[in-house]
Amino acid sequence: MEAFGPRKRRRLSPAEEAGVGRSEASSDQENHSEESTDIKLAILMSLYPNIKQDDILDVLVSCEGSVDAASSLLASQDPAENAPTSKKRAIPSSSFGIQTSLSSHVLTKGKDGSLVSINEGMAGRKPLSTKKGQTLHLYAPEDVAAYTPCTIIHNFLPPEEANTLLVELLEESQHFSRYEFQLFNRTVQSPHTTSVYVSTPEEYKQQTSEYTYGGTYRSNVRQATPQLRTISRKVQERVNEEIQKRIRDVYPDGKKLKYQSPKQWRPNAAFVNCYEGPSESVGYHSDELTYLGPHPVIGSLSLGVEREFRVRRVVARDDEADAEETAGSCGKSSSPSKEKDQRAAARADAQGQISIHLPHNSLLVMHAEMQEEWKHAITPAQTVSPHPIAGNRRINITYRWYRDSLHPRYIPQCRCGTHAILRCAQRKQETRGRYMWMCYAGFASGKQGCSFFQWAEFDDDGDPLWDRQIVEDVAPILTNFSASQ
Ligand SMILES: O=C(O)CCC(=O)C(=O)O
Ligand SMILES: [Fe+2]
Repeated sequence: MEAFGPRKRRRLSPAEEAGVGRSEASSDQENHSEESTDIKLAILMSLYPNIKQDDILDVLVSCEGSVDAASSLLASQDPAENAPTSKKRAIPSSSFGIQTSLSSHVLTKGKDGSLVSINEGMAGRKPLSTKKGQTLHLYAPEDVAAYTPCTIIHNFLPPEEANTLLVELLEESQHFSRYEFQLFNRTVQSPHTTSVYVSTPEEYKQQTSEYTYGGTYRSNVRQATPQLRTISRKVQERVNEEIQKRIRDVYPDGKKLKYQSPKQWRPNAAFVNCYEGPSESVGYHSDELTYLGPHPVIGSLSLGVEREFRVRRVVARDDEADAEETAGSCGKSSSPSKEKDQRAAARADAQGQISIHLPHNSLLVMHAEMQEEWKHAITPAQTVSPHPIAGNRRINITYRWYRDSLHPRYIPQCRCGTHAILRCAQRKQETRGRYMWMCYAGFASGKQGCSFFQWAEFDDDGDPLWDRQIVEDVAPILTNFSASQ
């Protein structure tokens, strides 16, 4: 595999002119640079065949996904690069340690009233001590709830029901495909297979011609199977219970978050993913908000082989205090770009990452604070323990609630012919937490972007405040899975 060269300088986009910055806008969503962790990993593995995959991944994460920075660090570790004069230099264990589960504490309020790091502690609780470059492995549901924006329910379905669903979806997975996305001017394929499920044939049509994913229309859409729908009722009930628990026990003043919907969560679309073998994965990303709206909740059911779900907080770019403190964890040169890389590495590294183990028949609820403030990934594993039904495959279903008010026909059109997509600014202090509509076509395979940009406005319940009047009854809406049974 070829190595990638440095990216070319390009003209400022309207987003950058608005003070958001393209890297902010583009690095935080699925299908683009974050989801290319696997590609980057593959590149680095081809460059450093003597270094273990896990170690390369850790370096890449500690370098915040920068192939250049990771490569310079790895070069200094590679026995081949240093031979014959130097001995193999192992990657320092202090940088890539493993921590085990700790006792709990919960989310708290920041100075401005917003949610801040759940690991900044509540009275009487110990702060979470994930360290730079380290992975904290969590197994116990109370630890997952305390340290991450998720809750996990083990043995969610009666065993027979979970197995029936697994068998049905393994059969379905023959029809799954890899989606394509654009990375550094080349088209790459997702490192796992997938399909979208909706309730009715009409919705199938809409999904392939109106809804987009990663800036392009989905070709792989299927109608929900009977078992997928039956189970969605249980997922719906449990997710709604967990949302209420989270609001009551964790959120400031026991109130829902600003922009979170106060309505019942009613899933009407599901993404089903299949990961075959240990190396299939999905890179660090936040889920696209376009149809889910701000602060969405996602119910994620895992079946078959157990895999690790990793999460890490998005650290503001201008959190320089943190960065300065920990700079030097990656790269050595003092050239301006290396310094930038060092700071980026320090930021990504500042709090380490958390690994949640997802066994067969576990339901993970990604709560409302997840997509805007955290990123998640299924990282490649060295080995998997075979599952009696699934062999080396893992099936994952993410149940999603596409909001009626965010039907494609309402969404601002960009000049490329499709509609814009919704993103949340994550990194710059001045714009952090603001939503924006922007063109995604530039990141979709074979398309050039038009650089459309517009700030997105929502009411406190996360319904969009459109400039123009919406005629409610002309838009067909997706049917809730339970309602369609
Ligand atoms: O497989 C998983 O558990 C996560 C999948 C995911 O993040 C996604 O489909 O967006
Ligand atoms: Fe995701």
